[in-house]
Amino acid sequence: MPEATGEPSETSGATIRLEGLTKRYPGTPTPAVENVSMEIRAGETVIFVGPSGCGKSTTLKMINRLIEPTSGRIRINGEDVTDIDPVRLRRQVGYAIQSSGLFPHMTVAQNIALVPKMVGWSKAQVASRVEEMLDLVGLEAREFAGRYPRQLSGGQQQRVGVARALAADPPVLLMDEPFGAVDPITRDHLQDELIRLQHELRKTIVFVTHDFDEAIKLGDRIAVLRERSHIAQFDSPEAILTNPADEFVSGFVGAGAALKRLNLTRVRDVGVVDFPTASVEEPLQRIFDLLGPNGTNELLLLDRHRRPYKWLRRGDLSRARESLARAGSPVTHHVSRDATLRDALEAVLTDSGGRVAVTGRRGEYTGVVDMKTLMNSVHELLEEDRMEAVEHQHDLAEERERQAQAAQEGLS
Ligand SMILES: Nc1ncnc2c1ncn2[C@@H]1O[C@H](COP(=O)(O)OP(=O)(O)OP(=O)(O)O)[C@@H](O)[C@H]1O
Repeated sequence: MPEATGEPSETSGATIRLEGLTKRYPGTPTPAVENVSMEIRAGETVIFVGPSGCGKSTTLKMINRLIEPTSGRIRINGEDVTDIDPVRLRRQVGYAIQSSGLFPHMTVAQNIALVPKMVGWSKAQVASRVEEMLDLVGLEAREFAGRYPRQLSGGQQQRVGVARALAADPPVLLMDEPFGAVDPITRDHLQDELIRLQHELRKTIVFVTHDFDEAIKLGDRIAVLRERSHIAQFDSPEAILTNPADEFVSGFVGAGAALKRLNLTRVRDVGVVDFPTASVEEPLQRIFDLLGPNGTNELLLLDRHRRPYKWLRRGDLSRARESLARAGSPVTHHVSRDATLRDALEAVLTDSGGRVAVTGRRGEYTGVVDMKTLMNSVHELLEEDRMEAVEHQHDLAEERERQAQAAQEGLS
């Protein structure tokens, strides 16, 4: 998951090692997954991407043994879990899937309480955990705890699915296309939420998707898989975008790598600048003064909760007279500090003033991002990537040369 500024919490995740994992389904001529080995570090988010049918889900489900491997081993924090009781294993490994997988005849609270109850938490512990989890995924407990899944929107169901997967505080979270079934806007929102959550929780997350943009947005590292889960490249999103290992990977990256790069940087990582503001609660006269000849040309009017409300220009005041009701232009777009630069660029391009307000967790104003800042950041990013790619190539060439020389010395 992309690094955030501020203090990231310590990892509560576990390392996962897959050693020569193979799955051969009965009655099929070729294995669905063949000899996959990889190490996933504690606290990192690894995304499996690849074409349909390449074995992503099968590989994921072998980690919690929903599917039993035909051969190979799985180690979690060094412990070989290939032969332990699968039920015990699944308590250590949260699992969230597409269309949430909630039990329809259970309420939201009962769904979330399932694993904590199973592992023997007390009633009081379970109840407070359910509230905590709902709060974590941004749902009001009083409103949602007693509802049934059918009484929730797709996005809300997905959130409950994530809350349920995290309820017993497992070090590992497996997610199989968890946002595949929701509309693009909700999906975007859920992705942002997951990034925020992961910044707090630092679990080890393995996430399957066939959407490369989603992989770039969420992954610390991406494993691009080809048929039978053979690893085509396993690297950071930046490295895959700027230095795809082969034609298969570049085909997967697709067109517009520079634009995709924008998905890798968040608003909080670029310069969010201050903008003159005033509150609707301030006396009208003070706002007039602020926009007066000795003041600023434009300010952002905030509502009672300090949320962006209107852009007010000096010229707008002639229409204001006794009230600001008809003056200025309402803020139609804002982005959170966790939004990607791509989202910010989209918002800035749609705004006639060429800037967008940035908001905190409760929608409160924290600053603005403008076109100039964005453009500078993008140029810098691409330049850095290019330099890194050149250095990487250089290192590879040197290594090859060293190897060739060593081979020759061995011969002579
Ligand atoms: N229960 C099963 N029995 C037989 N073959 C299966 C079974 N489940 C999956 N397969 C086959 O194994 C291969 C890998 O399937 P898997 O679901 O892991 O792929 P995937 O990469 O997750 O695909 P998608 O992106 O379409 O979900 C496919 O060829 C699939 O047809």
